[in-house]
Amino acid sequence: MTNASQSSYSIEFFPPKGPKGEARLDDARARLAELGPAFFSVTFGAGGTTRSGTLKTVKRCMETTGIPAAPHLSCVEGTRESIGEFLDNYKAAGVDRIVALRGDLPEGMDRPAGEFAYANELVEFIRERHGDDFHIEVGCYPEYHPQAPSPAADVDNFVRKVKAGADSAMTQYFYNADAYFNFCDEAAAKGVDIPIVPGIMPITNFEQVSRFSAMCGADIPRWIRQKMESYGDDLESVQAFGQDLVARLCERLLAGGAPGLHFYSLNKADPTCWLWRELGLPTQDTASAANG
Ligand SMILES: NC(=O)C1=CN([C@@H]2O[C@H](COP(=O)(O)OP(=O)(O)OC[C@H]3O[C@@H](n4cnc5c(N)ncnc54)[C@H](O)[C@@H]3O)[C@@H](O)[C@H]2O)C=CC1
Ligand SMILES: Nc1nc(=O)c2c([nH]1)NC[C@@H]1CN(c3ccc(C(=O)N[C@@H](CCC(=O)O)C(=O)O)cc3)CN21
Repeated sequence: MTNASQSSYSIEFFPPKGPKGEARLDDARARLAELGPAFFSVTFGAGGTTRSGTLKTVKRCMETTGIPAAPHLSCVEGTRESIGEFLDNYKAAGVDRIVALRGDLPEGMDRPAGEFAYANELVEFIRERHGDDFHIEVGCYPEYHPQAPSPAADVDNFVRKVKAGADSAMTQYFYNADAYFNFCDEAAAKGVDIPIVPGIMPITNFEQVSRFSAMCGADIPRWIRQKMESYGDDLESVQAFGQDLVARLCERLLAGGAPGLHFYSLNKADPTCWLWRELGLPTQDTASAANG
C-alpha cells in the first residue's frame, strides 16, 4: 500500500486554441486548482496545438494558481539548439519539472529523422545541460508503445530513459489494471525503482476516446466497447458508465500500490473533479488541514 501523503496526483491540460478555448481553460483550471494537485502538466504540439502555446499556458497556470506546472517537451522535431532554447525559457519562467518525450511523429514521418530520435536522448541532453535543475518525468506504456519492435524492447527503452536520469514516469492511459501491474513488475525486474504513475483518461465522449485510442495503441476491452456502443446517443448513460468504470480502475490501481494518478483532463473540470471526490483523494482543504 502506498502512503497517501506521499502520493502524487496531477492534472494535464493542452494549450487552448483561440479565445473561447482560453476562457474555458481559465474556468476549468480554477476549479481543478481547488483540488490541490501536486502539479499541472501541459502538452506540447499534441492534437494540432502550437508549441509556443505550452510556455504561455504553463506561465498562466503558475501565475493564477501558484501550483507548479510542467511543460511537456518533445524532441522529435527539435534540434539541440531549439530544444536548448525551450529549456532556457522554461528555466527563466521558474519551471522546475519537465515531461520529456519523443513526441508523436508528424504525418508522413514513419521514423524519427532529426537530431534526437528517442526520448532517452532528450533526457540525457537535459541532464547534460541543466544538471538537476529539473525534475524529469518520462512516458511509458503498460500496453506497449505501438511502434515498439517488441514488448521487451519497449521495456528496455523505458529502462534507458530511467538510466539517462528520469525521476518519475507517467503512463499512457489504459483500461486494464493488470497491464499496469505487469508493466511495473517487468520494469522492477530490470532495476527500475522510480515512481510509475498511471495516466487516467476519463471517458465522457466515447467516440473521441475510441478514436484517440486507435491512434495511440490503448486497448478498449470488448466488453466496454460493446456496452458503450449499446448506449448509442444516450450520453447520460455513456457518462455514468464511463465515470464509474474509471473510478473502479483508479481504486484498483491505488489499492495495488500505484504511487499516485495523472489525469488527462482534456481541459474539462467535471470528469476529473468527480473522480477526485469519488476516490476521496486529498484536496487543497484536507491537505492544509492535515498539515496543521
Ligand atoms: N503524458 C503524455 O503526454 C504522454 C504522451 N505520449 C506520447 O507518446 C509518444 C512517444 O513518446 P515517448 O514515450 O517519449 O517515446 P520514446 O522515444 O520513449 O519511444 C518511442 C518509440 O520508439 C521505440 N524506441 C525507443 N528507442 C528505440 C530504439 N533505439 N530503436 C528502436 N525503437 C526504439 C519505443 O519502444 C517506442 O515504440 C509521444 O507522442 C508522446 O507525446 C504518450 C504517453 C503519455
Ligand atoms: N500518443 C500520445 N500522444 C499524446 O499527445 C498523448 C498520449 N499519447 N497519451 C496521453 C495524453 C492524452 N492526450 C490527448 C488525448 C486526447 C486528445 C483529444 O481527444 N483531442 C481532441 C481535441 C480536444 C478538444 O479540443 O476538445 C481531438 O479530437 O483530437 C488530446 C490529447 C495527450 N497525450
